[in-house]
Amino acid sequence: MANTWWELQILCESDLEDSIFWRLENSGWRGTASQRKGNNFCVKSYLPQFQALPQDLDDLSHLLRQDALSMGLSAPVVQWEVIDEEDWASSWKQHWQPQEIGDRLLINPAWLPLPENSDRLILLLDPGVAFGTGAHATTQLCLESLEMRLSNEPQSFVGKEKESDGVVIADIGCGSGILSIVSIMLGAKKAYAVDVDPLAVKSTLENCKLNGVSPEQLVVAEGSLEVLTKLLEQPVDGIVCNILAHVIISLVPDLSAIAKHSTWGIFSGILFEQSKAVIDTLEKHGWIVATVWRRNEWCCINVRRS
Ligand SMILES: C[S@@+](CC[C@H](N)C(=O)[O-])C[C@H]1O[C@@H](n2cnc3c(N)ncnc32)[C@H](O)[C@@H]1O
Repeated sequence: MANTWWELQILCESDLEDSIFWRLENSGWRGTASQRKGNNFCVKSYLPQFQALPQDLDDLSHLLRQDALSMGLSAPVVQWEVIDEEDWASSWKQHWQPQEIGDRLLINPAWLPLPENSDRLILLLDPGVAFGTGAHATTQLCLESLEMRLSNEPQSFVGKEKESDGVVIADIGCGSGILSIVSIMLGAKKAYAVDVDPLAVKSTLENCKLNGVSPEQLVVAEGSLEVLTKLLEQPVDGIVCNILAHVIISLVPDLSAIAKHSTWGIFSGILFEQSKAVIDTLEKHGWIVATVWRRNEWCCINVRRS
């Protein structure tokens, strides 16, 4: 674990927010959250100090300015400083508020009181350094898709082993575990989650405990599709995968190994301009595209096997 972190602060027009999230994710920044400041947004994000030199931050800042100018927006104001580990945890938490998603979900930061009189399913979340607060459009699109896919499942089986039928989910790139845990809350019988980042595995385990999800209900491991394939006893009913387009494209050929004729899939983290390449790859490998949902410049592709 790093002892000191870069704290990046970007003041931008709202239309630039998504492309900033995308750049930060591509460069390994964590805990990204944004807050409205008048007509603008303030995006904050964190990176262990040893992972970047000041020159790298200059380069990132330059790219963000170029993005803004190419979109006809004013250049963002980018600042950074080094902060201690203790300050890091409390710093970004100030910017993250409860959020309603779809028709049935409410994501509540674990350190805030529960809302009174909410009839929504409440997910308590402390993503730590992992991606997945529910604040990003790509996560929201997956959550809304899961709500649709699992709408016929009896719920909620959190903390209880579901006896017989009920769907089994694979979550590739689980981050904070948000999609797997919500799947269980929406009535899935079991979820298998993997992530190449060991901090994501840790965060998923912690969020399972926060929400009373048992290790039998959510199996999490460090790695990617090959690890998941070995963990599974049989093909899954649903696959969720919120990673970037080029990673999804590389995973698709091997997804058949964990799918059966009725399996559905939710693929997100895809910029709209990259959606055709992902759709072409999915179709080439036997998936039928049911819907493409778009939010800002991101899209989420819902597919089925037959
Ligand atoms: C955009 S985050 C999604 C987190 C969470 N599932 C959500 O929807 O908010 C993508 C995650 O995928 C992980 N990841 C990136 N490449 C991967 C790969 N090839 N296999 C598995 N996980 C990967 C990253 O470490 C990161 O935690």
